[in-house]
Amino acid sequence: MNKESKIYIAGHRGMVGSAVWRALTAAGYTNLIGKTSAELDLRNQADVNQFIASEKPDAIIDAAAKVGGILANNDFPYPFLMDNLQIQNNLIQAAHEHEVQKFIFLGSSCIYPKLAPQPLKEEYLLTGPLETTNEWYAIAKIAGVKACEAIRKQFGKDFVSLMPTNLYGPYDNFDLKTSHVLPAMIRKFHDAKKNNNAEVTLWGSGTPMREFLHVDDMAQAVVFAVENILPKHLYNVGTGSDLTIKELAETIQKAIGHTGKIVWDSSKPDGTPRKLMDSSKMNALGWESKISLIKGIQGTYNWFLENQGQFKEIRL
Ligand SMILES: NC(=O)c1ccc[n+]([C@@H]2O[C@H](COP(=O)([O-])OP(=O)(O)OC[C@H]3O[C@@H](n4cnc5c(N)ncnc54)[C@H](OP(=O)(O)O)[C@@H]3O)[C@@H](O)[C@H]2O)c1
Ligand SMILES: C[C@@H]1O[C@H](OP(=O)(O)OP(=O)(O)OC[C@H]2O[C@@H](n3cnc4c(=O)[nH]c(N)nc43)[C@H](O)[C@@H]2O)[C@@H](O)[C@H](O)[C@@H]1O
Repeated sequence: MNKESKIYIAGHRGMVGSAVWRALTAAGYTNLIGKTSAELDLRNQADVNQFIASEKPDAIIDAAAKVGGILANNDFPYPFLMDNLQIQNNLIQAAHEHEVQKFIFLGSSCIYPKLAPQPLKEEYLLTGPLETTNEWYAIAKIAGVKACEAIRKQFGKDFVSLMPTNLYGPYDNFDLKTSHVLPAMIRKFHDAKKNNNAEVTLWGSGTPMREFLHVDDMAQAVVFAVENILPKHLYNVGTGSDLTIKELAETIQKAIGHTGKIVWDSSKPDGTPRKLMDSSKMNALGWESKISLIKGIQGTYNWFLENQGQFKEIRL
C-alpha cells in the first residue's frame, strides 16, 4: 500500500476501527473510507457488494463485528454467530470478487481451544473443544480465518488474519451488561468511589487469567500489516504477559482510588481459565506492544472521565 491507497475500515466508529483510523492518519494515509452501520448494514450482502464494487478500495480492514463480554456472548448466541458470519462473509466475498488487493481480518483469542497449552500458538487452532460461553462467536471467527486462508491458498491473495488478545482503550464499551471486564471494572470502581466507596460486585471467582493489549498497540499491528505483506495467514497479537482477574481488579481499584470492599458473584461465569497468546511470530516480523497495562488503564480512565454520558449502547 502507499499513502494514497484507498483503505476501507469496516467498523471505523468502534474501539478498534477508530484506533486504526487514528493510527493510519498519523502514519500519513490520506484516503480512508468508513460507513456507519446505519449507512451500510454489513449483514446485507447485496448492499456490501454494491458498495465495494463502486468504491473499489485497495485494502479492507475488517474491524466490524458484533462484540461483547462474557455474559453478552453467553446470553445472545445467535447474533454473535450469525451477524459475525454475515458481516465477514459479505466483506470477504466482495473483496475477492472485486479484486481488493489486501484484506485484514480481525478475530479474537477465543478461537483457540479452552484448554490448549499456554501460551497459545497459532498451530493450536482446531485442536480441541472451545469455551462454551463464547463458542458461537469463536466459530464465526474461525470461519473468517479459514475463508481468508482458503482465498490465500487457492488464489495467492494477500488476505491475512490478526488475532488480538483482550483489548481495551478509548471508545471501549462501558455498558455493564455487554462490556468486557476492564471497562466494566473502571465504571464499577468509579461509580462506587463516588457513592461513598460502596462495595463493588465483580463476576466469577477472580481466578481466571487474562492478557490485555491497549487498542493503540493493536492499531500499530494493523498499520504494520497494511505496510507489509505478511508471510503467514494467521498471527497472534498480544503483550506476552497476563494476570488474574483479581489482580486486575486490585490494579484498577488502586488507579481509581476506591477503598471499599470487593465481592465476587459466583453465579456469573469465569469463562476460559487462561488465554495467554504466544505472539512471537508477529514480534519476529517487527511489531511489539509498547503501552504498559498501568499506563493504559490510567489513559483509559482519563478518557472515561472526559467522555461520560456519551457511551454507546450495544444493540443485541
Ligand atoms: N474488544 C476486544 O476486547 C476485542 C478483542 C479481540 C478482538 N477484537 C476484535 O476487534 C474487532 C472490533 O472490535 P471492537 O472492540 O472495536 O468492537 P466495537 O467497538 O463494538 O465496534 C464494532 C464496530 O462494528 C460495527 N458493526 C457492528 N455490526 C455492524 C453491521 N451489521 N453493519 C455495519 N457495521 C457493524 C459497528 O458500527 P457502528 O458503530 O456504526 O454501529 C462498530 O463500529 C472485532 O472483530 C473483534 O472481534 C476485539
Ligand atoms: C475478547 C473477548 O473476550 C470474551 O471473553 P472473556 O475474556 O471471558 O470476557 P470478559 O467479559 O472480559 O471477562 C473476563 C473475566 O472477567 C470476569 N469479570 C469479573 N467482573 C466482570 C464484570 O463486571 N464484567 C465482565 N464482563 N467480566 C467480569 C469474567 O467473569 C471473566 O472471568 C469473549 O466472550 C469474547 O468472545 C472475546 O473473545
